[in-house]
Amino acid sequence: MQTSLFDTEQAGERITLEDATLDFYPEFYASAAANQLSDHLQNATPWRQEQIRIAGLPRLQPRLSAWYGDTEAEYTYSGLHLKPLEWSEELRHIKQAIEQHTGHQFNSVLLNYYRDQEDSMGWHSDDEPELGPQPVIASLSLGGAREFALKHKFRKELRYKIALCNGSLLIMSGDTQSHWQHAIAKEKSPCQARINLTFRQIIAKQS
Ligand SMILES: O=C(O)CCC(=O)C(=O)O
Ligand SMILES: [Fe+2]
Repeated sequence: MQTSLFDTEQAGERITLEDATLDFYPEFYASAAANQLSDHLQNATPWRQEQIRIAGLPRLQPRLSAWYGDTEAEYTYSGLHLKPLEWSEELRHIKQAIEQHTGHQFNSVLLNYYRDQEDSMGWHSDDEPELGPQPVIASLSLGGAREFALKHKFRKELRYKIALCNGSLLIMSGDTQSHWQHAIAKEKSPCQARINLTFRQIIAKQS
């Protein structure tokens, strides 16, 4: 079989947490491929710093983002209504590789660009109604590693942290979104820029 820079590595581990299903593939893309994808996405993406509302007040998100997907994959969160950009060839390739690997289909992806240690994402669950009751979310990380923190919504003692390194893939499924929240905190010391891609399946609204 022909091997290429973008061949994916299937070795991974199931992370056992109560009320969550997490599968982690630390080297889904080898570092050379991950670096290439990261450079490409950093330059080719029409990054935006979105304004959202928190407790009714307007705030700029502490990171840049972009939303891609099939035309029907519209997404609403934190008062933002996102219409998808058209898939680029590279994003389509990544999507296909993840679909083949997981056996799940995705019709959209949220890209987040953490420029430095000051960029972050607050506690949340990806539990919007358009994702359905037990969404499968595939999270690919490129560039500098950042810590991904999880906390149980109802049992304060249950917490978990995992470093999402360059080229790694984390699949969240089952009850993860209904029972846990996750976040990327600011870091105290400088860290490399990071791009995260969360592939999702939006269920189109019935009209
Ligand atoms: O950057 C990450 O690893 C987390 C992204 C995330 O939680 C999201 O896009 O909903
Ligand atoms: Fe999330």
